[in-house]
Amino acid sequence: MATITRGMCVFSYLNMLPRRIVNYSFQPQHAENKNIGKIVHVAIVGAPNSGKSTLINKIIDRKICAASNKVHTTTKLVRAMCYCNDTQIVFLDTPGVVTDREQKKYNLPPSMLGSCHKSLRCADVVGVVHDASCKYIRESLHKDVVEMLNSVQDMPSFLIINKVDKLRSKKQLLTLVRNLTNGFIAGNPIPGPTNPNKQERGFSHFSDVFMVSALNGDGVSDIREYLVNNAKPGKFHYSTEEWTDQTPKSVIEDAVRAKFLDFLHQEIPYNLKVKLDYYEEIDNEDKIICSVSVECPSERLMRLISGAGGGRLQQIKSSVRNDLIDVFRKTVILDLQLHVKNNFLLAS
Ligand SMILES: Nc1nc2c(ncn2[C@@H]2O[C@H](COP(=O)(O)OP(=O)(O)OP(=O)(O)O)[C@@H](O)[C@H]2O)c(=O)[nH]1
Repeated sequence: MATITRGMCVFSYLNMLPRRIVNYSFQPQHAENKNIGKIVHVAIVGAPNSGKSTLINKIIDRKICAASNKVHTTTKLVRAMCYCNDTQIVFLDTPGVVTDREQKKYNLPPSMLGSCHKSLRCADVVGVVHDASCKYIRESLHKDVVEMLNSVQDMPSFLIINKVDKLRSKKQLLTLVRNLTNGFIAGNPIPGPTNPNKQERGFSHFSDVFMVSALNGDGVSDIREYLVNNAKPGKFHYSTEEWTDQTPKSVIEDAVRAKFLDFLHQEIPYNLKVKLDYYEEIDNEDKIICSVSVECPSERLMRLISGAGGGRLQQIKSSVRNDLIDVFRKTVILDLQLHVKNNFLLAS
């Protein structure tokens, strides 16, 4: 196995190393290793950018689910697990609800459309994340989310009002809760004045409501506790060493894609193709070496993305590396290259 030294040219070490992916650290263990305790599967659904992935990452204390400041960072169903004493919580992170028009506009995979419904079929309970920070959308639940909840009315559901750190006045939260629950929680009317003429804007069958900031962690432990209390006795579906059902390839590619979404404007990052070219775990050194290439639609865009003197690409690379260290809890050596299809190469 070739090692990489700091000054080594990126092209030479890529040529030296075998182009394959080895030693998946997240692969399922044998069934006999699985513990018996309590287990709960939780589908996390909501509008795009409401903070679903950020919330899951905060609860499990690992950046397994890719998150960014742009909509549609999550493009497929991803499982992320955590363990609280004898309980395994399996989160199903879903893409934000997406219309046919958005799918075309952002060049999104068609599989996204069915992911939320698929997650509901695998879940014991559903958590709806709602963004309280945007005044244009905060007063009602997304209509597709309500439709989805109505299709699984027998499944316990809870509401998570997120981004409360962005609210100037917390007084509006009670009105918000009333609107989003149609004035009912766990079958009980919320005390206080009601407006009988008010149009229904939410879902009447939530069993609980949480007000949180997924970003800074406020209120997040209450959700974890609620889920532990709702878990049922059963065999763990994953071993306690597993944090996700994704392969390292998928985790790394999604982390890179999310970072390009964070750093680049408008629709530019949605048109990039991210590919893991090389991955290797060196167990005795607790180290991961990986190389990722990003295909740009044109040379002009490639230079724009790279930034003056490659500065932006360096920033992206360093930020991805920090996220991957958080995911794998190992030293990460990352190479990140931009290229135009069958053409030019820019290395960070
Ligand atoms: N201020 C604040 N920002 C938050 C909070 N939670 C999430 N965010 C930010 O909201 C943005 C979207 O977060 P994501 O976790 O990617 O949202 P998502 O719902 O998974 O997004 P999609 O992939 O589009 O479905 C990111 O920039 C987060 O940092 C919060 O509690 N407070």
